Amino acid sequence: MENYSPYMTFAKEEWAKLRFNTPMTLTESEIQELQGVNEELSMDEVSNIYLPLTRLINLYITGSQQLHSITDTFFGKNTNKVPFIIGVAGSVAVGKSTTARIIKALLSRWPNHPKVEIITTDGYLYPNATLEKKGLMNRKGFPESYNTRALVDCLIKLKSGAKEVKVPVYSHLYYDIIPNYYETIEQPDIVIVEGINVLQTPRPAKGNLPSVFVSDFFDLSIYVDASENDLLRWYVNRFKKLRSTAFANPKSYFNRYANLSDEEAVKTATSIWNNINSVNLERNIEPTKNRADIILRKEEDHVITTIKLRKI
Ligand SMILES: Nc1ncnc2c1ncn2[C@@H]1O[C@H](COP(=O)(O)OP(=O)(O)OP(=O)(O)O)[C@@H](O)[C@H]1O
Ligand SMILES: CC(C)(CO)[C@@H](O)C(=O)NCCC(=O)O
Repeated sequence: MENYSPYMTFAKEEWAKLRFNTPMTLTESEIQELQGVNEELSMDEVSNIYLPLTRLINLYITGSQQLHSITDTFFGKNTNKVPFIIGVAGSVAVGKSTTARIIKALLSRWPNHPKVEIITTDGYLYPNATLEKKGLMNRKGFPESYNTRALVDCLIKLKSGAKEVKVPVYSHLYYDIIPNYYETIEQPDIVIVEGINVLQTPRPAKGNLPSVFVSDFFDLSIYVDASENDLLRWYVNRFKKLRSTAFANPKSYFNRYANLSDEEAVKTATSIWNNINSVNLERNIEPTKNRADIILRKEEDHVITTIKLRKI
């Protein structure tokens, strides 16, 4: 019997052919900008995977802008310009922020939507003081550790064409929200909302069905996927690197880890992974994968090997 799936699946070689005649060359300064995003990022990966991906996203955005102008014609007046919103989901350490930054750099090149902003849902974690009170310090990243209402309010403002929206900021150095500090977003053309929780649908409290989800505001959603073996290896490698960078800063919450030996670092990172991030992945993140419009499957070295695209 034929197997039905809501997705079309492309191997990376087939996907690379979907560039067609879009200029796929990058200027020297664009290459430099992308290398600044992540020094390990391969430029072949950018040309073969991310350029076709952003070509597709650009077509979607053009379609949405045309729909907007049709609505203006219908009303006989100009309505507020609202941003196209893209959600990027996936496990801790899968590369969501890197993916968001690559997409931002590439989408900014198109003349019809040069202003792209990124919102990280880390900023909507409750401050440590609140998490401690609620007994959630070992549940950072779980649905209950976020102020999802505040995130939804931010998305409502953006989709209402607000002139400016203030976004709270999380510091990985302090492992906490920065008190009384906000970044201001002013009428962008595109917003990329990146975080492990962006495709989650909260469990309703009895008799009180939630009316809006974060993903209701997305025009497009992407899930970055990888096997847990790869994720754990990337998490441990990042942890080992952080010993000589962020952890070495005396102000770092994890300064006590700066002098761990390789063996101790692997043990500590693996234990954090197993006790927190792996449980969260299995219970709360992975189950949201099939809600995404696009699934990017990565294998070793962050190479994207398969692209799944939801049939319209
Ligand atoms: N496309 C890529 N090519 C090479 N290395 C990558 C790529 N994407 C991510 N990495 C590496 O993988 C690790 C995790 O990436 P990143 O910080 O982007 O993940 P994340 O999903 O945003 O993580 P978190 O949820 O913990 O904030 C980093 O060490 C990063 O350098
Ligand atoms: C901030 C989150 C939740 C998500 O980015 C994550 O990076 C995190 O801190 N998880 C908690 C366990 C850990 O320290 O890895």
